[in-house]
Amino acid sequence: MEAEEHHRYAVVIAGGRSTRFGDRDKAVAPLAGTPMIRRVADRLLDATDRLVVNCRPDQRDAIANALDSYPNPVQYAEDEDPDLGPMAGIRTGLRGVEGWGGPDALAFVVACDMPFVEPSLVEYLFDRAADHDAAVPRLDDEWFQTTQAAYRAGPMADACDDALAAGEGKIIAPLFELDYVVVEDDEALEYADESTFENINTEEEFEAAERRLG
Ligand SMILES: Nc1nc2c(ncn2[C@@H]2O[C@H](COP(=O)(O)OP(=O)(O)OP(=O)(O)O)[C@@H](O)[C@H]2O)c(=O)[nH]1
Repeated sequence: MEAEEHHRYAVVIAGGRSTRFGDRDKAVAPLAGTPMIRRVADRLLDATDRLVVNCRPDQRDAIANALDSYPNPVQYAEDEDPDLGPMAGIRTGLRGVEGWGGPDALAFVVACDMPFVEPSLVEYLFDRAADHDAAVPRLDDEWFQTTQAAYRAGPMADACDDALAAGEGKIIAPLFELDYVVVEDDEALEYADESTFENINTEEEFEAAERRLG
């Protein structure tokens, strides 16, 4: 196996329009003084060693500014076709990983609006994904947390392409083509508290998170 494959990649997906948030891009909104995407990236600093950011071309300068001097190497995987949803963002981010580290590279994917993502859970999901294509938390026996999960870059990107080509909107659809491990919430919560899965959609949620951080 090539040494490249031993890198632990992070993918932060940020190509959404933040419509519930209001006029600004939540990815770069300063959360208690630090852009939200930078908070997410900083949480990943020790558990990963390379970062791929998925966003639209028009977001890139502001995001690059937010990630200025990030200690790990950063690459951008821009959406050619914007607004295809989070699954397309995962696909495009993982193609970026594939281009950097090959199809077998493992990546932890997280949404840009999850500022409390827990590094211990990141490490655990990498471990669980080791001999598989993916390790995905499932909450309440029902909800797959596909935007906080570990994936093998090539197989998951291919599965997302297939699902998108089939017009499959459900973000879990690609999983069913893969050898994936489910991490139930009681198992995940041995490594993290529930805030790891919290995502910030509205100004109210943002302000509540600021109060907790402040
Ligand atoms: N690349 C890409 N990423 C997306 C897209 N839609 C959502 N995302 C990302 O997926 C994650 C979860 O999406 P949401 O919480 O719905 O974020 P959002 O779409 O910006 O917000 P709303 O417009 O309020 O739904 C976030 O990290 C978004 O940036 C998209 O069309 N393309």
